[in-house]
Formats: sequence, C-alpha cells, structure tokens
Amino acid sequence: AIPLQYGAQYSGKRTDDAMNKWRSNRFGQFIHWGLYAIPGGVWNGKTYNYAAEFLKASANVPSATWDSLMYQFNPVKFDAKQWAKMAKKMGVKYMTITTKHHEGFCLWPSKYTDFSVAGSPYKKDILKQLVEAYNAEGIDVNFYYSVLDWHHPDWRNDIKSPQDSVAFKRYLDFAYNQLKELATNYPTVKAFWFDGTWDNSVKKNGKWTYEVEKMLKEVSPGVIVNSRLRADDYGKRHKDSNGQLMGDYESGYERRLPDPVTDTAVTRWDWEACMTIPENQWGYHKDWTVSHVKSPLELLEMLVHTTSMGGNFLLNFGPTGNGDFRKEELDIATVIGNWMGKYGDAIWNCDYAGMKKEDWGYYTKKKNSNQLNMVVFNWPSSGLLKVRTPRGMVLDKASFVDAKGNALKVEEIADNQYLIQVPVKLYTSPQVIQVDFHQGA
Ligand SMILES: C[C@@H]1N[C@@H](C#Cc2ccccc2)[C@H](O)[C@@H]1O
Repeated sequence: AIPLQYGAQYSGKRTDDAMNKWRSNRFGQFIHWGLYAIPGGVWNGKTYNYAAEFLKASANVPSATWDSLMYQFNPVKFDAKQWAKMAKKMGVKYMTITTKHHEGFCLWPSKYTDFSVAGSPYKKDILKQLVEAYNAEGIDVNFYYSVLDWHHPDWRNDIKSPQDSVAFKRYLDFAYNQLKELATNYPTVKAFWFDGTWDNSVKKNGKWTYEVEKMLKEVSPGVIVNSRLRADDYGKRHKDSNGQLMGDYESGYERRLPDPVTDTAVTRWDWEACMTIPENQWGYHKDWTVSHVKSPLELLEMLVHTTSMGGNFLLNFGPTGNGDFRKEELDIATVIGNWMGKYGDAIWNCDYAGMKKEDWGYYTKKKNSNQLNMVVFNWPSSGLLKVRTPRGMVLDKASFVDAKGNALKVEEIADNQYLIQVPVKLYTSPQVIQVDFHQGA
C-alpha cells in the first residue's frame, strides 16, 4: 500500500448508532435554495436551459450584479413548519439543505461574511428555523456546503502562483471557520454534505480536507461526512490512492444509480444517490418544459432500486424565491407519501438482500430479520414471480403486505429456485409481497 497521511481513516462500514440511524433513514429530501431561486433560470428575459443554480455562469452575470440579488431575497411565503410537515407526509427521514451553494450566499447569519440572510431584507436565520421544524417532525437535518465559492475574493480554481497560494490559504481558513460555526451553532445536525471540491485548488489541499473532517467530528461527535470532501496526499478524490473510500459514505451518484446486476460492489460500503426531478435542475427553474420531468413512479422506482442496493436516496426539491414549492413537487411528494404510508416498511431500516436481481422488480431485506420484501414494478403476465435464493435460504411463506392472511402459493421448482403464484392484474403502483424465510442446511 502507498503510505498516506491524508487517506482513508478506516475501512468497512461504520457501525455506531449515528451511522446506523443514517443508514436506516434510506429516504431523504434534498433542498437547493439560494439567490438563484429568484431569477429561476431566466436572465434579461432569456431562458437558460442549463441548471438554474448555475445561471450566474450560464448568463455570464457580473458578480456585483448577481450579488445584488441579496437585496431582493425576502421569501414571504417561507414557512419552515409547513415544509417539514410536507416532508413528513412524503416519508423522508432526513433532509439536506444547501447552507451555501457555489454562489456563496449563506442561509445563516455567518459572522465570517456579510453575504448572507443577515444582509437581505429577510434578515432571519433560515437554517435555525429549518433545523427546529424538521427535528420537531422527527426528521434529521444534514448540511450541504459548497467549498467552491464564486463570491469570495480569495477563491481560486487552481494554485498557479505564490499569490494564489496566499489567497487560497485565506479562503480555506474562511471555509474552515464557517464549517466550525455551523457544527457549533447547529449541534443537532447529523451530517455534512460537501460539494464543489472538484477543482485543482482543493485537490492540492488534501490536508485541509482531512483537517475539516477531523474538526467536524471533534466539534460534533458522531457526525457523518460524505466522500466528496476528501482529497488524499496525491489529490485522489472519493477513494484514496490505495482504493479505500474516504469519508463515511460514497457520494458520487449524482443523477444516476448503480446498475443492480453489474455494480453490486457498492453493497460493500455505505453510499447515497442524489436525484433531480427534471433532467438537471437543482435550484428553482421557472420553465420545466425544457427537459423530461420524472413522474412519481419513476422516482419511486429509483428509491426502491437504491434501497435494494443498500444505499440512501436523496430526492431534490427547489423552492421558489418566495419560499414555496411548485405544484409538480407538491404532487410528487403526495404520491410518494401515499405509497410510503402503506409500504414504507419495505424501505426504512431495510438493506441489500444479497439476492440476484429479477425482472419483476427489487428485493429489500429488513435489518436483523428473516423478512424479505419483494417490490414488484413489472407484473408478470404469467402470474409467476421467479425467485432465486442463495444456498441455504429456504422460503417459508409469502403474502401481499396488504393481505397478510392470504398466503400465496410458493413452489420450489429446483434447488434454490422458486415460483410465487400471483393474480394476473393491472396495478397502477408497485405492489409489495412479504416473504418469510429460514436458513436451512
Ligand atoms: C449536487 C449538485 N452538484 C452541483 C453540481 C455540479 C456540476 C455540474 C457540472 C459540472 C461540474 C459540477 C449542482 O449544482 C448540485 O448542487
């Protein structure tokens, strides 16, 4: 192995209570909210199709002009309790909020910058209201923090001169202080979600990324840090120069999921996928007709797919500049929430079942149980669901979660091969069949 000072600190999955809770949450709400929500992808009457939170770059807006959006930030419809109630009904167990995105605007009154809610007509601490409201609903809150900062004069994309070094050191001190401020002032926050760490300037500062993770865990014991923060001694990200995952979970799946047949290696570590509802919009965009908007059932399948591979699914919402949600997002929250209300037990505290993927859908397995869930998206016209079990696993009985009393016919047609007989029907949402099993000889 290559000797490293700033590589992975441990291997395997964390098994402490904080990480077990993070893992059991499975379904989270991502919220991207900042000044970019005010123009919503439109600048000087022109609609830019690229991600709305990148509008400053897409529309080539001068920094002084963009930063003056701060004086328009006054979300009169913002109601943290209402947001938290919607999230609770949707069935999420955690929420990740952008404390500061690439634009540099802070949703809390940071003492290290004037470019925050404190400088806006709104004035109040948004993070404090969200943490209190979501925690009151029993939902954990995590903080997204962009290391990339277009506003700060000392930010550098790369270090190409001694002057760059001096300036970027000032920037890294600023970011370190902000992160310590966040961990100190919001002690119930469970995890830090780092982004904007792809530039050479950060890759050349693996030591700083190591020190940030160390500081956060000292200030907030048990806190969880994603792999995106970290660069090792040689600038390697996510996995160090020895191929070991850095941080507490892998967070490279952005708008994509691992393949359930060829990518089962991900089941060996903790990981999370984050997903947009349109093709590529994290911040609020006025016009969602510019790309495919995923239906509730498409998103629900992604949630089940992710759970079936032992990952967490973080679904993104982009509130408007006024602090309310668009109808499409409210409808998705309702449909998914209705399903989670009936079948959430097949998601929460469930994990990879260690079984071969079948065409009809996905398996999830309740932690520390002999309860196997079959979430069926593709209903078989044959009325037969094929199940291949690992050696020694014997199926005992199966029934619809909705009809526990009506046992389904389970036929073992060969060693470790079963057929479960189901009615041939057209369903309009995925069905969940619960299977009890035991470990045989
Ligand atoms: C979680 C997501 N990561 C951010 C990004 C990005 C990006 C997109 C293209 C090229 C380089 C970086 C998005 O703005 C959103 O915050």
